[in-house]
Amino acid sequence: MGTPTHCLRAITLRTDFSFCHYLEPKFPNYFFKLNKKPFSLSLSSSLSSSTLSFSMPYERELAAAKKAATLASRLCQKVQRVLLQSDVHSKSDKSPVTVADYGSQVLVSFVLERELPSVPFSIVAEEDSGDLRTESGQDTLKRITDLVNDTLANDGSYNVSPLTNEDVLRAIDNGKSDGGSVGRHWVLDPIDGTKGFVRGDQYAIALALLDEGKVVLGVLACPNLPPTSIGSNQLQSSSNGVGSLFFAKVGHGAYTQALDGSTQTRVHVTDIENPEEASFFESYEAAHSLHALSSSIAEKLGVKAPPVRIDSQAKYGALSRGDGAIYLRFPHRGYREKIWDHAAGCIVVSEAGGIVMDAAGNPLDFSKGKFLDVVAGIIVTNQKLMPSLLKAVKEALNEKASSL
Ligand SMILES: Nc1ncnc2c1ncn2[C@@H]1O[C@H](COP(=O)(O)O)[C@@H](O)[C@H]1OP(=O)(O)O
Ligand SMILES: [Mg+2]
Ligand SMILES: [Mg+2]
Ligand SMILES: [Mg+2]
Repeated sequence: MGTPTHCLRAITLRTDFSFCHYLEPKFPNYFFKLNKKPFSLSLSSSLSSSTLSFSMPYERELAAAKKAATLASRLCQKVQRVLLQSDVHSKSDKSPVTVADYGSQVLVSFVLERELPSVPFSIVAEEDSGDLRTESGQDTLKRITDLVNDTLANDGSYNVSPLTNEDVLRAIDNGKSDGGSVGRHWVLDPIDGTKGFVRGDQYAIALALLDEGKVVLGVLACPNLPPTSIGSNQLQSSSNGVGSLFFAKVGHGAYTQALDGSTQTRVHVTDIENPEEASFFESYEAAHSLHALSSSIAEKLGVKAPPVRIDSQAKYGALSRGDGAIYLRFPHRGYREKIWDHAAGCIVVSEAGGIVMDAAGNPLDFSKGKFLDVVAGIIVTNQKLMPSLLKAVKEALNEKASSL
């Protein structure tokens, strides 16, 4: 509920109340600016009660997203524990995708729909149900359905009858939205870093919300990232299996807590100014990012420490709490970045005081559909290091171009 200032403002707003009532079925939430911070005004569904209630924007959405990502990580942790080579299922693009990818997408879609029933629902997600609708996909589909039902039963928060195969296919296909600059769209990578997942290393469940093309909240569940700093060069999977959850809401900072639900703490990117003291993250997979280009940039900057190679958006999470200072990602020619690979990580790092840009210094634009068109690559660091990082990137790219 609101503070006295909120209440005063509420009285002022009552003059417009009949107008709001008129609009209510179409627009259940209204957004205003109070002391320069946006807040939402929710109207009760009963027109006769004339009740106004206040909530900080995106609070319910953030709670739902945390719940969804946490439940999905339980499913992924279970699969990773018993992962056999036979769980890897070949998609037409030949990238490995597991029962856990689909299961995670189903759970996130299920939880968001249940937790936020009254709002229009749109998700831009990585997986689709095509392969699972074929004859040869039926075994996999049954395993996904069983896995999702097991996870829901163990959690016990939802008193629903077990999902059918059809429910599962429908939940996966909720993710078919195109996103864009109008309205709200969830953005989901059900397992980011599939290769790390299959190897038993780092991966993330990455969920963000776009509102009018801007990322307004993000949650990164990193089941194998220890809740304490990994420091440079000492990356190990979480030994106790707890993992880390990172989350951020626009204008409200970034936070972390252990995936088992311990107290949350605010995170900040490192305040290192001297590049010699900086360490940098990059993809574990050389096929995902040009390691030689990153090395050349690091050398120009004077970075002394060798790169810390981690799969997935766990890199954004680790950077947001100061485990490293720079993240460099330069995909091979022809690869187009997708919004689900960066939306959650981008808001977590930005709210922790960092900056995420493309190699030309442009902010990332998530409003153009599922693709993220960037110049050359993505660079992430703190405010102080960004100017020298951009300069080093520019020089390294010029050298690379002239050597071709
Ligand atoms: N050829 C590729 N180049 C760059 N990134 C890729 C490529 N293929 C898949 N990816 C995606 O890039 C991310 C991997 O980043 P990282 O190297 O940092 O782990 C993942 O989201 C992965 O998708 P997926 O979500 O299917 O794992
Ligand atoms: Mg991904
Ligand atoms: Mg993925
Ligand atoms: Mg994939």
